Formats: sequence, C-alpha cells, structure tokens
Amino acid sequence: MDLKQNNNTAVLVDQAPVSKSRLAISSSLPACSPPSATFSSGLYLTIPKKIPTPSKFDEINLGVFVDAMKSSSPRKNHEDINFEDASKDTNSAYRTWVKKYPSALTSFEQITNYAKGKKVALFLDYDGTLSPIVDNPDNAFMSSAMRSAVKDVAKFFPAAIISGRSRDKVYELIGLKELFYAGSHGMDLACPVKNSNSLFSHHSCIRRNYKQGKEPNLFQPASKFLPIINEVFKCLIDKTKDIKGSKVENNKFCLSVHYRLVDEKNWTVIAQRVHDILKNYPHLQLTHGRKVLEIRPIIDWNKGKAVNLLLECLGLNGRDDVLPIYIGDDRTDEDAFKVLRELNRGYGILVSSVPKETEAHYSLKDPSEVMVFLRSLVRWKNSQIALD
Ligand SMILES: O=P(O)(O)OC[C@H]1O[C@H](O[C@H]2O[C@H](CO)[C@@H](O)[C@H](O)[C@H]2O)[C@H](O)[C@@H](O)[C@@H]1O
Repeated sequence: MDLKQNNNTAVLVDQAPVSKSRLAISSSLPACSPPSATFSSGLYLTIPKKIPTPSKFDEINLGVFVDAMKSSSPRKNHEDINFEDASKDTNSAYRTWVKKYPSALTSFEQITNYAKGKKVALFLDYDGTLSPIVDNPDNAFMSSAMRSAVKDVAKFFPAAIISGRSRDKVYELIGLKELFYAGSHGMDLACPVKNSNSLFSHHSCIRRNYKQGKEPNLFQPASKFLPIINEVFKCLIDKTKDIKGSKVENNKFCLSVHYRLVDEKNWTVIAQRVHDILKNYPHLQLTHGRKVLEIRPIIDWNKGKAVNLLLECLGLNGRDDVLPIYIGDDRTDEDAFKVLRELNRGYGILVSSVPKETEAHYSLKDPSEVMVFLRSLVRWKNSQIALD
C-alpha cells in the first residue's frame, strides 16, 4: 500500500497482488521440501509460465514490499508517527475523501430511497467490519450487541458472511445459523441446496453435512490445493518460529502470516522467509492484508465471484429488483465492490477511518458505525412493513 495524492486527497493505495516477479528476493533459505503437488489444467487454475529468477531489480522491490507492509493497516491518528501536524493533515484528507465516498449513515435516506420496492441482500466481511481489529487474531470477537444486530438484520434480508478466515472458524466466531457463510476469501462457500445451478455440477462442488444441520452445497474451487496449502503451512510455521510475535494461521484454502506483533525491524526477515518458501510454489500467490501476508492459490476466484455465486444460489442474480449491499474493510473486499460497481448494481461500503482508494460507493468509519447502519436497516424495513 502506498500513500499517494489523488484529486488533492492523500489516499492509501493497495498494490496489486505481490507476484513472484515483484517480490523475488535472493534466497538464503531452502524450502522445507520441494513442491509435491501437481495439477491438471483445471477450470480455475492459472499456472505462471515460468518461475521468475531473482534480479537486482527484484531485490530493490524488497524495500517497496516492506513499505507496503508498514502501511497495510494504518491507524487513524498516525499514532506510529505521533505528529500533531500529521494528524491535522489526516483529518483534512479524510474530510475531502468522505465527500467522494459519503458516509452510509448520512446517506442512509438516499440508500433506502433506492432500496424501496427492492429485495436487499447483505454481504458482510468479518475482521475489521463486524469485529474490531485486535492484536491477536484469536481474540477477534464480535460484541454481543453486534451479534444481535446481525441476527436482526438477517430476519429481514438474506445475509452472508464472506471472510478470509476458514468457514468453520468464522462460523464459530459469529455463531448465527441465520446466515450463509463463505470462508477462505470465498473459496469455501456453503450455499442453500434449493437453487442448485450449473456451477454446482462442477467437480469443485461437494455435498456434505454442515454444522448448521442442513446439507448445503459446498463450492470449493481450490480443493485441489489443500495438500499444498497444508505443506506450506507446516513450512511457514517451521521457518517463522524464531520470529517473535509472528503467527501463521491456517484458513483452509489460504494461509495468513501475521506480523502485527512482530518488531518492525524484523519485517524484512519475515518478508524474506515467506518469499523464500513461496518461490518454490508457483501455484500460490501472496497479497497484503491488514498487517498480514496472505497466501492463496492462483485461481480465478475471489470475494466478488463469491457474491455473484451466492446471489445465483439465492435466485437473486441478474434481477433489477435486487439490491446487494457489501460491507468490508480490506483489500480483498475490493473485488466485491468492483463486481457491484461493474454490474452497476448494489452498493459497496468501505469500512475505513482513513482515506483509501476504493471501488466502494459509501463508507463507514468502524464496526460501531456498521452496527448503527445494520440497526437502521432493520428500523427502515419495519417502517416499510408498517406502511404496507
Ligand atoms: O476477510 P476478513 O474476515 O476481514 O479476514 C481477513 C483476515 O482477518 C484476520 O486478520 C486481521 O484481523 C486480526 C484480528 O483483528 C488482526 O490481528 C490482523 O492483523 C488482521 O490482518 C484473520 O486473522 C486473517 O486470517 C484473515 O485473512
């Protein structure tokens, strides 16, 4: 992520997924074991033509990469810098930015005017959207007030969670049977059985018992990568165990390498170790999240595609009387915002208290504003029902 000037507004710009060519750092560490999985050319697999070799240019990019790590989860008042002037600049930049991405609360009437007579479908990210960002990912609990707001909203609107976490983990954290769940950035998606469609005849779709007691279709386009993901997980654990504060999380079809609690002077080390492992796995790619490096298969699937598939499963796709609303805070949520914008359908709402370049239409500052927005939707729906 870079800080750049855009229309006189300083915005944070997420960089493209960090391909191997952009982060090829000279290797000092062998991979735990050579890549073991091979893949037939499947529908969703894109295999890079060749594995790039490290070059001087790539070495320079280590600095760029570490800079991106530094700015990947900025704090509202730039506490890291702690200059009063920086804070003033940030506030004025935010005021300019929010004119372009108005608050979904102050624009609530505009949103609901457009929603009148339409079926609203809600898509929610978890970390940073329903739960505040905390140092330890294991402690990212949503408040009971938020849980009840989500439960209430799901009584009126079809609602789905689309998270980078594993589907089981995010279900455990939220614990609401009223929702649909997609984990691993949409690569593990449970859909209702009733609206099976052609996509579900694909081999990526399996049926099995799900915790909710129903038997939804499971769409898992990255299932072939499971062995390789588990192999890399073990390898990452081993190669980062001496880096104090680092944490590797297995999200089933993707992995997270957290560095929020790692001393900044060791960020180069963690970047290098991760790269040294990944350069042996050309089917995996690396992206930046909020103080986290995310590793996932190179397949043509993301949260945006998951939104489309869920809409299809729910029989809501391609309908003018449907208004999808997606709320998220992260780079991976941009894929969903983009889908809504490209289809000219629905609203993306970015949760951010700092200016960021985004494809969203509206903004909310933090999870507490998300909760107010959800509660307002319930009140609005009740008022509509009373009018009918
Ligand atoms: O798509 P999401 O539901 O937003 O998941 C994205 C990642 O979220 C989690 O990490 C982030 O939140 C943690 C808890 O607040 C924080 O400690 C971490 O720094 C953030 O990056 C989760 O742990 C990751 O696995 C998800 O990929």
